[in-house]
Amino acid sequence: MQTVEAHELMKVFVTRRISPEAMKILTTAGVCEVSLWDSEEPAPRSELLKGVQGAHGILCMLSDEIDAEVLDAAGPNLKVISTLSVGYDHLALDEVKKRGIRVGYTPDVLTDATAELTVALLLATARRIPEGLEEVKNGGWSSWKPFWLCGNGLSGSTVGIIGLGRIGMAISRRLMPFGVKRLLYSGRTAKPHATEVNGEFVPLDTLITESDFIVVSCSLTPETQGLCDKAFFSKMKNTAVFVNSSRGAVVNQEDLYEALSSGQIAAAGLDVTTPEPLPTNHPLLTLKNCVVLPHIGSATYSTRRTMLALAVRNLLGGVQGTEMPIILTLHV
Ligand SMILES: O=C(O)C(=O)CO
Repeated sequence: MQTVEAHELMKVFVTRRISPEAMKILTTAGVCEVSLWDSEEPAPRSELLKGVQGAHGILCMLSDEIDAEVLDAAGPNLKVISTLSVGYDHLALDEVKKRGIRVGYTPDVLTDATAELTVALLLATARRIPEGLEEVKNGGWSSWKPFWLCGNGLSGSTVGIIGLGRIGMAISRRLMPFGVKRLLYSGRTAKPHATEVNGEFVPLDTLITESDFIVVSCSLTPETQGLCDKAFFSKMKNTAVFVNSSRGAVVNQEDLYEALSSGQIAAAGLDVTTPEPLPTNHPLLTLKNCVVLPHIGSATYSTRRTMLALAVRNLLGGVQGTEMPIILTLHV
C-alpha cells in the first residue's frame, strides 16, 4: 500500500491504482491524505479491511464488496463511498444509509460506451462472429457454403429490452437503424421517453415470447435477481438470442446452460457473469453458441477517464461535506 501525503487531512482509501490524471485531481485538491491499493488487481479482503480503517472516504470499484464488515472496519469517520460504476449492487445500501454515509456513482458518462458494447455483443452473438474467427484459424473454413455459420439478423426483427433506463434507451437508439420492426420493453413502469424509439411497454411474458432478441439492461435488485431462469428461457423462441450487459446475477446460469445446450434458445451473449471472472472450466464456456466477454461494457479509454474524474470529484465533495457532482439517492 502506498501513502501519498500525510498531514491532518481527510483520509481517503482508493481500492485500486487509478490514472495519474485522477490521482492529480485528488492530491492537488489539498484536502486529503490518500492511501491506495496500488495495483491493477483487486485488494485482497484483508487489505481492503485494513486500508479503509479510519477513512473519511472510500473510492471503490464494482468488484469491491462494501458490506457491513467493511463499513465497521472503516469506522465512524466514513462520510462517503464513491464507486467507479453506475451499478451499486456491491454496496450494502441499507447499512450505508443507517450510517448516514453518502454515495457517489458514475451514471450517464458510461451510457454510450456500454450501449455500443451491447450492440457489438448482440451482433457478434447473432451473426456468430467468434465462431467464424475460430473456424478461420482452425482450418474449419473449407469453402463458401450456403448455410454455413448462418445466424439471424436484426432487420425486420422484434427486440425486447428488459429495463429501458439510460443504457436501455441508448441501446434501443442504436438498434433502430438496423431495421428493427418492433421494440418491446418491460420494467416497473411505462417510460414517456420510449416514444423516441417507438417502444411498446408490454408485460414481461409478452416480451419473452415475442422477441427475436432479448437484451437485459436492468439493474440488479431483489426483484431482478435470477429473473432469467428456466421458466423465462422456456418461453423464448428457439431462434431467439439472449444478451446481458447488466449484472450476471439477473441470470440463472445453470438454466441458461440448459437452454443453450438443448436448443431451447439459439444463442447468448454475456458481458457479465456470476462470478466474475467466470472460471475457465465453466460449462457455459464449452458452448459455441455462448459468447462471453469479461465485463467490458464501459471499457473505452475516454469513458474510463471520465468515470475516474467524476468518481474523484464525488469523493472530494463527500469528504468535504460539500456538493457531490452525482450522488445516489438512497431509498432503502
Ligand atoms: O459501471 C458499471 O456498473 C458497469 O457495469 C461498468 O461496465
